[in-house]
Amino acid sequence: MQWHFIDCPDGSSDSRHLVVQTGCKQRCWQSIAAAHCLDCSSTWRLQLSKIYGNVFTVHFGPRKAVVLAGYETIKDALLNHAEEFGERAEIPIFRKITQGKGISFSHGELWKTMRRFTLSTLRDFGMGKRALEIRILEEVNSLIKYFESYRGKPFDTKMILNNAVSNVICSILFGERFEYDDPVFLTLLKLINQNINKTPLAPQLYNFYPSLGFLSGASKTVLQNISELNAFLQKLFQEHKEELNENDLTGFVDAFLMKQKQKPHTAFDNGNLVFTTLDLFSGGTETTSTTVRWGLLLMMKYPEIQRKIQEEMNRVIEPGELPKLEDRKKMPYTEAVIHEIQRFANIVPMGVSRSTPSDVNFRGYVIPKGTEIIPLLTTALKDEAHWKTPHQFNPSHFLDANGNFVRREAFIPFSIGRRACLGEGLAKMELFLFFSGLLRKFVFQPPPGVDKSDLDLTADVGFTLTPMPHLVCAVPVNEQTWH
Ligand code: HEM
Repeated sequence: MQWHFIDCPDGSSDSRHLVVQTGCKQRCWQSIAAAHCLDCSSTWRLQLSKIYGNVFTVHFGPRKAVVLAGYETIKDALLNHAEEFGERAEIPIFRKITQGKGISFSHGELWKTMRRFTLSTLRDFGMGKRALEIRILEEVNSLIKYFESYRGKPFDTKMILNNAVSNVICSILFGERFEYDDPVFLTLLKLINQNINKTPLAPQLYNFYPSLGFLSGASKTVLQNISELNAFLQKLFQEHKEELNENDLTGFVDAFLMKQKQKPHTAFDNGNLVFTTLDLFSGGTETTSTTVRWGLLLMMKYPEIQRKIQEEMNRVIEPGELPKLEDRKKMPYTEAVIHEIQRFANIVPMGVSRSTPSDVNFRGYVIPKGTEIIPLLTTALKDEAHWKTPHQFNPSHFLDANGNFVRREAFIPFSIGRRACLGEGLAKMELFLFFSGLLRKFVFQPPPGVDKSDLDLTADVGFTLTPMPHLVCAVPVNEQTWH
């Protein structure tokens, strides 16, 4: 096996700044892929693509994966060759946990059935509709009350934002939200977090070293955790099963259970209900709440941008009201900032690995059936051919000369193609309503004694790229300024 090292162009000796290629330690590869070093994020790609082109192979121990770099290449593969790159990679630890059930790590016909059902049920329960907007706004209001309780004093937003976003999923699943101190809600979140974050090895390690989880004994803990969570969810579902009424299905769980009843012995079984539910929690919670957290951090860093959003809202939103989805078209600047937050924060830098269901001939390369494919979304979101200042936070990437919002092709944080994010519509609703709702009520400032220049925009690497731990001060916006 060939090991290839490229020094970080800034000459830093910090391991997070190292740019290392093929089969190195997990930390190094993550750093490359995650573009951990903001200054060098595109440089490494340039260096590697200069040597290997935009399609190259990396070796993770005995495992080979093909990397796709740059927007044009990713688009060519995931859209123009949608079927050929349309499977999810087979990751042994996830197979062991999910038994191939659910959406995110399932395959073939089962995946198709679960994805189709979930999308249509999410639509029935309001994805993109007013009913869901009302539920999200209810959550935004609870969050505002929570933020107000700090009276402008510094606090950490991580847990409460996570809880608020989880609660939106809960209300889609069960038809109602939980109070933040409800013991059922707290137990559910504890069990979910223990699976997502608290396993002895981080999930991305399983991704790259699939067998390592088993060797280290970590899989035992993961499997224990999952069976505890499984039992808890089954109990919650059971309560719904007993209340099932065909004409009054209150949420996703009811709709799924009704299918179980109407179509026994099909894919609509308990296992698929549990893992589809968990896919909605795990896909839909940390991603969205992390993006909002990046947003608040960036607003503290760039108060002039924050002020422009608040001025825009003052112009188009009635005094005392929160922004609604219908206001979006009147808020091009806010829209541009939210898009730029997603582009800049780049929270899923490597996408989620795909695989080839059959041999593929792509751009002159023969890629065998079953090869893991890594679409490096970071190389599209920071592609120098598509963005004026790829490494700077610059909302004008999404504005024309007249200040109108403009869509950009290379904006693909939800990925593209067959297995693109299923929750994109919901996530966009949530990002707009949470972010603009919070900015309508508060000015976000660094804690006393911390200058905006001290705020660290370096990402912490986990399943997603998250902001480093930090505190925020949510200072209530003076009502007088709205008149
Ligand atoms: C800012 C928020 C979000 C981001 C950046 C994000 C990003 C992604 C990405 C990059 C993928 C991989 C797609 C691929 O393989 O091409 C994905 C898949 C997925 N996402 Fe999201 N996501 C977000 C929010 C959500 C929400 C709110 C939900 C659920 C309600 C969700 C559910 C899923 C599911 C189920 C998949 C697997 C799809 C499949 O395999 O068919 N995501 N997401």
